[in-house]
Amino acid sequence: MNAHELWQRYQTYLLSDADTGLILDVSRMAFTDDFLASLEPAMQRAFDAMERLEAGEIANPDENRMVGHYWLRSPELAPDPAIAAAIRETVKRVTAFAADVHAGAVTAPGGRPFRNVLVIGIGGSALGPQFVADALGGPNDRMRPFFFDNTDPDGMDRVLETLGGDGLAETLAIVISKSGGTKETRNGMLEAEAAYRRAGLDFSRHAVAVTGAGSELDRTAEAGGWLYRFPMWDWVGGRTSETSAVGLLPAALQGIPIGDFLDGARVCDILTRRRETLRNPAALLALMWHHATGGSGSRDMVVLPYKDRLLLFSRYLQQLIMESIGKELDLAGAVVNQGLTVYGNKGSTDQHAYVQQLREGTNNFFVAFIEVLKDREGVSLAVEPGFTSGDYLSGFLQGTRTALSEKGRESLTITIPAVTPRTVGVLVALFERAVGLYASLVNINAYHQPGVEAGKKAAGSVLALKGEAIAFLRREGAPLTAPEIAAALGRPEEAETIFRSLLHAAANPDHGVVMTAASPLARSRFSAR
Ligand SMILES: O=P(O)(O)OC[C@H]1O[C@](O)(CO)[C@@H](O)[C@@H]1O
Repeated sequence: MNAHELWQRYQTYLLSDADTGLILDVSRMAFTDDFLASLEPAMQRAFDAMERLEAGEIANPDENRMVGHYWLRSPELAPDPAIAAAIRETVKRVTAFAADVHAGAVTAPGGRPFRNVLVIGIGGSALGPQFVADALGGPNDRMRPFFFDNTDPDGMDRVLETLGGDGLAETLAIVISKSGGTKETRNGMLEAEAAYRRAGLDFSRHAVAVTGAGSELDRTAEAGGWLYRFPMWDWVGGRTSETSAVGLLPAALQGIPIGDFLDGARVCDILTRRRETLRNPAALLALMWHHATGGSGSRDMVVLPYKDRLLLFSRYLQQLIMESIGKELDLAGAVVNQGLTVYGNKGSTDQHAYVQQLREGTNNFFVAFIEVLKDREGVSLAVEPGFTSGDYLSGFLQGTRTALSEKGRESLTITIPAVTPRTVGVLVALFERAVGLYASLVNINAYHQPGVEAGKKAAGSVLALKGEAIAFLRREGAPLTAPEIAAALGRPEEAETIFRSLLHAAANPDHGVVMTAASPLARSRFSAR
């Protein structure tokens, strides 16, 4: 296509919406009108399914659950008045609690104000809060946010060192887990508890839980007399929980106006309920994913926000999309191995990294550019006559879009006016809806995650075997190889697991395991004190 044709195509498909401030450009995706027409019946069925989901149908059949994240910003749509009341009540409690903390009505023992908030969670119980904290935070935050989002001891030490013992005295810890039984989060909680103890502090007087009623975490918080408990409901998925207490509580404590955030999500929901496909940005996104990947995940989506504040958006989207779309079976039980791989960082930084491959290497992707029109508060420096740094950022986005297009590499561009609580809410809701519609197009359940369980179960067996091997070594005394230990435990097939586990144990002082290295390494001997 020549420049004139591209300009025509740009205008034909450009979707802009004044309420949300969203502009979506799909002109650089090489779909045809026939493609849109061919998927229109399926898209209409997806809208039907979405309406049933919002009306409270069991849209997550494997787990026999409703899927209610859209109610979180429009409680009046909830199918049950009790649910609507619980949502409203929770927003009120979150707002009141944050206000009390800010006003010093809720303090640490001794009346010390809470100045920091340590969020302990993983996956959907961390990625949204981290994204929002980074996108909307700054030096004027009411409280400084910190995260334990892993069971990495050094990662937690780094956060604790940054906080310091005295900082911990002014730190509110929020433990977030929908299930209340996630091991990484449990470990983070125990590590935090121990750190508070070392600093002479009582964790329970600093701790708040966000979790399902009656969960292990809920019981721990109740028994421990923690400061506060906020609910998570089984009809909200972890990765779609950003507009529940999971996302709202950390944001409110940080000083982010959660009303604006919720409002952004709400107006985007209104927009993405439109049944006219070309006027619905979530439907268009879902169609573009289908077009680019043949409806089978054959290409990756590279998310490139040209804005530092949106750096974590790609990480957040990675879970939202890949945990939702990456499924072995479709709704009819057929093996489909669906997926949509998501990665990305930020532009123009990535232009100096992997964009080289995007332009000239394997054409196995499409790009989702995220553009922010507002450069900064106030006027910018002219870095050269007539041009600012922001002009460059904008120019690099356009340049990369053109350079990719010239080489037949597809892209779409989502534009927002500025990074604000409202537009961040818009972005979250936009992709939540796109995921739901796309899942319908490819006939999968977007709301369960059976694959994750396999790794968790396997990790449990690995730890049990490690414990057995170390106990055996302590009884045995003599240094043994992994196959010898495996044979002695009656598990000859587990030599590799035992070797790898003892290699780790020997690298740390915790278990008294000593390794006498051999060559080849796998013949090394282990003993334990
Ligand atoms: O909030 P929870 O129950 O601790 O779960 C954390 C995360 O773990 C997962 O279940 C995956 O293991 C995600 O879906 C979820 O967001």
